[in-house]
Amino acid sequence: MSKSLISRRPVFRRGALSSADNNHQPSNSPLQALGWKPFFQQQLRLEELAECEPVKVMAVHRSQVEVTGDAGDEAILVNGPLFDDAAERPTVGDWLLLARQTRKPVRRLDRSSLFKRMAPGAKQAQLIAANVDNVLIVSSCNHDFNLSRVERYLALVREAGCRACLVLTKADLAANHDQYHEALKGHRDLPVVLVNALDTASVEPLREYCRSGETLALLGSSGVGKSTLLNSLAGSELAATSDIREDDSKGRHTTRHRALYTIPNGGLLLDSPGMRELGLADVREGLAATFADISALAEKCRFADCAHESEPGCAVQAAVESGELDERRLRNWRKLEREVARNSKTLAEARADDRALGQFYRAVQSHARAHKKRTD
Ligand SMILES: Nc1nc2c(ncn2[C@@H]2O[C@H](COP(=O)(O)OP(=O)(O)OP(=O)(O)O)[C@@H](O)[C@H]2O)c(=O)[nH]1
Ligand SMILES: [Zn+2]
Repeated sequence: MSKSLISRRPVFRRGALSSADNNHQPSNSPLQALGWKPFFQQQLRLEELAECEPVKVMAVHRSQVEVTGDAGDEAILVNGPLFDDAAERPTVGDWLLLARQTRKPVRRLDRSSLFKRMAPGAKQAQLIAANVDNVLIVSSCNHDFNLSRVERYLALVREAGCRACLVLTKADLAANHDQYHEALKGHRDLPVVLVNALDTASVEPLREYCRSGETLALLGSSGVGKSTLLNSLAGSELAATSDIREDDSKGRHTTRHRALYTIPNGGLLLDSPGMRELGLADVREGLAATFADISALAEKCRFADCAHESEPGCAVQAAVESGELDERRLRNWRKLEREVARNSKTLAEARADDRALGQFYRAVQSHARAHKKRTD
């Protein structure tokens, strides 16, 4: 398990905005710097405009969330019936509407994107982060470069609903860049940027992914250069961040990671442990989008339930034979499909268990009521 992007070389300040961000130009308001966009504004009803204000969730704890908004930082309780359903609970990056007077959450706004994760052995998908705009999928130009891994990340990013860019680091150490472009030619809609992450000028093309008001996340294996990349993007204006130390119920100090940071002169960076442990929880659509070429071929197979193994009239196998489709890509698609099917099954079982338990409780309650009536 890799550590935080930030822990080793602490350069980022957390969400609280510097005074430089806090000027009065409407295009650079504190809320906009936090990612407030027309998509969220449009969700506000007229009466809410007068009585509520939006705040952004910067960190999530058991029954509280840390939020930032026009009124600054505050901690909000989120344990009411509004948030009983686990899927409704706010996650990092969410926008909540607070009642101005009581400071109580009124509702959560719809998300522009959502990362969730199927933890090993868990029955329910865990929410990782919402409203991330851009994801840099980071790989290096060496043995770490692995197209199947890139496709796995792509499926996750597309399912979440974010914009992706593939960053190939250590370009300065690679003799031949053509092989990477060649390997990626099937992914025409994926921007690819080769960089020397140590060189500020070289990472300049990535700025468009971390402008003020945009939230950025990075995915990639350990050692590919994610921290180096961020340091170069942050430039010289580095400020130290620290983990939060807080007293738990037993009066001990515990250390927690914050999840959203401000990139100096840029947008927000999401760095949560969950992002580094992403699995394929229910990513059917993301997978279909990433392998749209195979889905299109499959529609041309003679049999609707073709497994693309050795069936006659299989357009997928025909494409492999003609060289149109890379066999590795087909193998990876199969593997990811199986993984998704397994995860979806676990989710479906968990939902069925919940339903059965609910039925059991209701039966017990009605039995108890009937019994009480008899004895009254
Ligand atoms: N020459 C060269 N070295 C690089 C480049 N990017 C990263 N490095 C080096 O590679 C090593 C690992 O980089 P990190 O930025 O720590 O990698 P990381 O992805 O953050 O790793 P984790 O924190 O383990 O997830 C460091 O020694 C960097 O200096 C690059 O583009 N060119
Ligand atoms: Zn087929």
